[in-house]
Amino acid sequence: MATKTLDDLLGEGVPGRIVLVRSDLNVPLDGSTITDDGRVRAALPTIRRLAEAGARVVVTAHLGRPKGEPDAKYSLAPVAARLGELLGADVPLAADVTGDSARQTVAALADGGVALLENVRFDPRETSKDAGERAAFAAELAALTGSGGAFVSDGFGVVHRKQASVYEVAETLPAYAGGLVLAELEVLSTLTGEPRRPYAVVLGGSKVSDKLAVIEALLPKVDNLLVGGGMCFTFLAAKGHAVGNSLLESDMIDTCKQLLADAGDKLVLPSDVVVADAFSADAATRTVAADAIEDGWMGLDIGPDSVRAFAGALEGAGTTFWNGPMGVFEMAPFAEGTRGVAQAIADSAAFSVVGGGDSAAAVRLLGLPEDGFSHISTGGGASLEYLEGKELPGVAVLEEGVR
Ligand SMILES: Nc1ncnc2c1ncn2[C@@H]1O[C@H](COP(=O)(O)OP(=O)(O)O)[C@@H](O)[C@H]1O
Ligand SMILES: O=C(OP(=O)(O)O)[C@H](O)COP(=O)(O)O
Repeated sequence: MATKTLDDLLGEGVPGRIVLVRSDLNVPLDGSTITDDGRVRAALPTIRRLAEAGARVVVTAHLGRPKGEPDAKYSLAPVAARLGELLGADVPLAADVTGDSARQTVAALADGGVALLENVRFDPRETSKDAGERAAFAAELAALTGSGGAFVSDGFGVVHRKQASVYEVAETLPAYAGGLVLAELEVLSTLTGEPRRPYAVVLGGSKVSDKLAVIEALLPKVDNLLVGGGMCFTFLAAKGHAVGNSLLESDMIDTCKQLLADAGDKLVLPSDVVVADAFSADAATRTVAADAIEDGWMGLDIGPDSVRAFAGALEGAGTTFWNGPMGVFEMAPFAEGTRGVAQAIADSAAFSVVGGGDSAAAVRLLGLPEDGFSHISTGGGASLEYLEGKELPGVAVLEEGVR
């Protein structure tokens, strides 16, 4: 089924029209400082093309996982400022999502102007499990565009989320796929056909329950699955090891036991880990065997033996997909696992894709060569679900005939 694209919308003509763009601007922050603006940069081409064509561009996005109410910690203010710097024009930030401030901000836009709505997850209806609530919120978002409005879905990192600003809004307004979503899907599609073998997948990060669910579907497709980061401790617990204060999803232990049994040698866990007595850059640290984590200690990185083993598997890979840092790379004592694994991927001749906000940020923040990777994707969970063969709701809803 055909999907209308940004080019189609530009062909129809946009001057004076209000176009709602869903971007993924979920950037890593240190206080109010953006530590990596990769997602803002990736969102620019679509926003710029619309603005240059004379549209009034209203960008909607989330930041982090606030609890469905305004929370200054998750304000998009730093993102509006950065977007303005990169565009070379002021980007006003509405103080709410669909309220008076949003309406006034949109009304004040001139042709070619760009505005940002406040964090869309400040409204509980964005992520509600109730489709009716999401539809009501999407209708409010759509109403901001008046007559002649359109929606461009460009937030690849969120197309796996059935959320109001991604899904229901595309059912409400004439909807178009943005350039970033199309480009990401094109690269990822090369991994789903006949990937060059061996095909290695490296998983880490902290969104453990989300990503454990993906492993079952990925196992039959890959030759090696290397698991580090916050993910590995539920597996270590499933093997009967103590994990101290490490990240643990206790209700997934049985799932992990089953996965270990099914996976055999394919699934590789770290043999050693860097543990700390606190979640802090100046905590006391030790490197211990993965089956010897003591009470009161938490695993915050994979150890050097594990890096060597993972690197060995990655060296000869034909295709590599990596999502999720191997440790808390934002703190120097826990960055070496991520650095070592990323370097091994960059050094190998494999077709390599790294996906995820933090994984892509890690590549840049740790100073690794970006050209060592065939593709750096803005979406981690979205890429994984695509590779798993799952339908991405935010993409499916754009297909004509679905609406
Ligand atoms: N052992 C660990 N314990 C706690 N957090 C971890 C651990 N390893 C990695 N992390 C954290 O995981 C976060 C990234 O996870 P995630 O969002 O799943 O990755 P991505 O954004 O690349 O998809 C990073 O902020 C990193 O500090
Ligand atoms: O950071 C994101 O995903 P990722 O960590 O899987 O790359 C996206 O912005 C989606 O965020 P969410 O996982 O809170 O829905």
